[in-house]
Amino acid sequence: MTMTENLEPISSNKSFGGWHKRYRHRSRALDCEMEFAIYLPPQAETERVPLLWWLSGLTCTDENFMQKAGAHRVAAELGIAIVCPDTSPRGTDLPGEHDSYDFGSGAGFYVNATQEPWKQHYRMYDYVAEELPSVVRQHFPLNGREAISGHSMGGHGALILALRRPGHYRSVSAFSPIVNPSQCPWGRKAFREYLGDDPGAWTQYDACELVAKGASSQHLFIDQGEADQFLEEQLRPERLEAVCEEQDHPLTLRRQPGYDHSYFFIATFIEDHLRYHAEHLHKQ
Ligand SMILES: N[C@@H](CCC(=O)N[C@@H](CSC=O)C(=O)NCC(=O)O)C(=O)O
Repeated sequence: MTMTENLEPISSNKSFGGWHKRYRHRSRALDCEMEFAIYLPPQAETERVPLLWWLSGLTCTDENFMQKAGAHRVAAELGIAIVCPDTSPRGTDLPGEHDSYDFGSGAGFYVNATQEPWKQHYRMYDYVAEELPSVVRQHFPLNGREAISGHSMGGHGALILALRRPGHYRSVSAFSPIVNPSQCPWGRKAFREYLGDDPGAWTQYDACELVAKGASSQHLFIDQGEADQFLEEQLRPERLEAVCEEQDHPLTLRRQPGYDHSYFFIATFIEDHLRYHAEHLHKQ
């Protein structure tokens, strides 16, 4: 039996003929109250529309992308809904949870934690793969076709979800993703705390490792700014490029001169990503 989930409306704003709406709900996967945002294009008034998942990066909520990326105009033209989940459980106040920008609140890393005290709440993989999709399917006019994208930690989330769920998303793209979290400071810090000391448990959440294992043949479309302040220490797209070449895995990696890690970069190229996803989402 499927239970209908209750959604508490937070806000609603008309945007480019469609609607940007925010909701609160009780998450069973995360055992806390969560907020999320959806953009419904004008076409959703009369028909079921396809859905793009957007996963945000460290320190973000559901609001950063919706307010800064400038995605609504093109999503309205293309008839695509966009859902932005939050980036971690909220309101839990676990010890140390709010002490740093790259771990705990705002930094769920899209994994299911196995370690205390995180494992009761930090199950963002299940939340984004299963629970929130079931909630939005119940409440909004969606046609079942889905794509996924994200930025930085959210780019990592988009890549691992697509690689682990072959055939589920019609397309995947990412901006400045953390492609090899097991081997960079952000990822190692988070994975050690959430998943324990054994790096063997980390590989299921690492895009480079998943491609190396031949997890899926999904084409990966990535934009990376060459002036990104996190490029050398955290992001290292050349590692994904190398493993994709070894495995003959389809990858389009665009290096964009002069662009940094910010939402100015995302806003510049989001139209390309939306049109790429629309091609796959509208294909018969
Ligand atoms: N120290 C900075 C780092 C935070 C930051 O740059 N966050 C990015 C994502 S980084 C990888 O996941 C971001 O999207 N920030 C939100 C925004 O609206 O720009 C800090 O604490 O600011």
